[in-house]
Amino acid sequence: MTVKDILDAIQSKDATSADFAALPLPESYRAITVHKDETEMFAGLQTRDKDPRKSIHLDEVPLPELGPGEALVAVMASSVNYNSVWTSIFEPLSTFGFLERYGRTSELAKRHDLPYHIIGSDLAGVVLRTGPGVNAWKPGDEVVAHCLSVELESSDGHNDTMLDPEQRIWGFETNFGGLAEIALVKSNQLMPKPDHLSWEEAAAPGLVNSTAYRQLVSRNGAGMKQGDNVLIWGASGGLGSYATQFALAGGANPICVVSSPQKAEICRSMGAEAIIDRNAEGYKFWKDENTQDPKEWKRFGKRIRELTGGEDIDIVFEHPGRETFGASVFVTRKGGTITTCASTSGYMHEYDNRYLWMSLKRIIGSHFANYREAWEANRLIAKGKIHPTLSKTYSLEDTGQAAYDVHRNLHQGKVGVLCLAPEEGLGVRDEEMRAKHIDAINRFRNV
Ligand SMILES: C/C=C/C(=O)SCCNC(=O)CCNC(=O)[C@H](O)C(C)(C)COP(=O)(O)OP(=O)(O)OC[C@H]1O[C@@H](n2cnc3c(N)ncnc32)[C@H](O)[C@@H]1OP(=O)(O)O
Ligand SMILES: NC(=O)C1=CN([C@@H]2O[C@H](COP(=O)(O)OP(=O)(O)OC[C@H]3O[C@@H](n4cnc5c(N)ncnc54)[C@H](OP(=O)(O)O)[C@@H]3O)[C@@H](O)[C@H]2O)C=CC1
Repeated sequence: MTVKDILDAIQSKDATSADFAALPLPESYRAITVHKDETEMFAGLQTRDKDPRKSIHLDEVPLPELGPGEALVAVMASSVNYNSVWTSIFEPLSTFGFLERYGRTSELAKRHDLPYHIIGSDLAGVVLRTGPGVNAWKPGDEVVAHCLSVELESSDGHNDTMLDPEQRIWGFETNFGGLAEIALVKSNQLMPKPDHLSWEEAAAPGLVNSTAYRQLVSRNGAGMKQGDNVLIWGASGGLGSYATQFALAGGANPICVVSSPQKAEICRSMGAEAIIDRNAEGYKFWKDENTQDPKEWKRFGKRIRELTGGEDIDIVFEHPGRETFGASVFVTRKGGTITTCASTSGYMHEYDNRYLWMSLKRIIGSHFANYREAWEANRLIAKGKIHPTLSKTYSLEDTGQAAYDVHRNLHQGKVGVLCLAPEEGLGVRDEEMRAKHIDAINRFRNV
């Protein structure tokens, strides 16, 4: 039995759930990995010079054992997220530490602590097998997976699955991720695949769409409302391309920051009007490595006021971190919110706290999304209210190049990876709905 037989079953229109359940599973499959014995390979290099093409491998790996509450999924397509870039450059720390720590928690979790890490936190595919106790999904179901892995065993409880003490990001803090021909997930990560999208389009939004939804829309994040001025850094990037859509769809006013005329054009094509090209306008928030320049914060704020008719920012959608955080705090209006989920340019932030406390601003930390938020974000995709921002698709063999492009900021929106899918465009079930949204679905492809 090989993965080719699985693909034949997926592509056969007549295959039933019973047919999928009867398919013998292969003993091994191809997966994108990083290797534990290479974690020092970039020692001494600057972050920018660490090249994911050197650390990312395509290996034949054994099929993991299927445990209670879990599912094995044939992955048709996945996507590259920035967390896979972090894993591949072993920053801010090696993810093998996460696997080792997880492995200590239970007999079942020990499987994850291996000398290789199968990465990837998105997938669209077909359920192959479910473990004991799984009733909601069956072999043959077409699914996407969100990347929240929780144990829900903590007796003191919580009302937000992101607060679980054993909360992990699948494919980053656990093994057997989505950049592979087969993935192992907890079955409660699964959600229905949107019918009007191809495999690679369906796989692309997952992680970033859910994260942007919590960070910007959910009451656990900024709780955006109609009319809010929302400053969106990297507005055509992975997170930003969804934040921009949420702002527009929710009646807010996105102020999109980008770094090229091409990216500005993408934001315009999504419907944004207020756009700042940070390169063209030459903002330099740091005079040197240790000194910020408040004059530059003011110049940036003045430009925002020009674009908003004199108003300041209600919500900053932050993720670049050290380089921009001082400016983000400054330009926020009295009582406004800075919501942050990352620190791409450095995690030791510096800002002038007088502008925070005197103007009663709030900083909110946000991370991925709870089950409900991930579901709501996927539902908006399925209803055609929010669209994938896929710009380019790579083969599994070229995942290293895809991660390199994301690391070097050479990409737009999201980049996809074909895993089992032999070509792009497959898996669409609702052509009529697709036709209605085709321009929006293709928006990022045409740049
Ligand atoms: C969905 C996609 C998401 C993304 O893309 S996010 C971007 C990528 N992700 C990242 O960059 C984050 C990667 N993760 C990390 O960098 C680390 O993961 C953290 C910094 C978040 C945590 O660090 P750690 O070393 O894992 O654990 P500690 O919590 O710092 O624990 C160290 C020791 O400190 C103790 N400690 C923790 N809190 C307290 C406290 N409040 N008072 C006293 N001690 C504390 C602990 O117990 C422990 O101790 P003991 O070393 O002895 O075991
Ligand atoms: N906590 C969580 O749950 C999540 C965290 N993340 C993290 O968020 C970060 C961004 O992820 P994602 O959006 O997918 O990545 P992308 O690279 O797709 O997009 C980020 C965009 O941010 C802009 N940017 C990058 N560096 C800077 C800088 N120094 N100053 C200003 N703008 C900058 C760039 O846009 P431009 O050049 O046009 O300005 C870039 O395209 C990563 O660190 C990632 O790990 C991502 C998802 C979930």
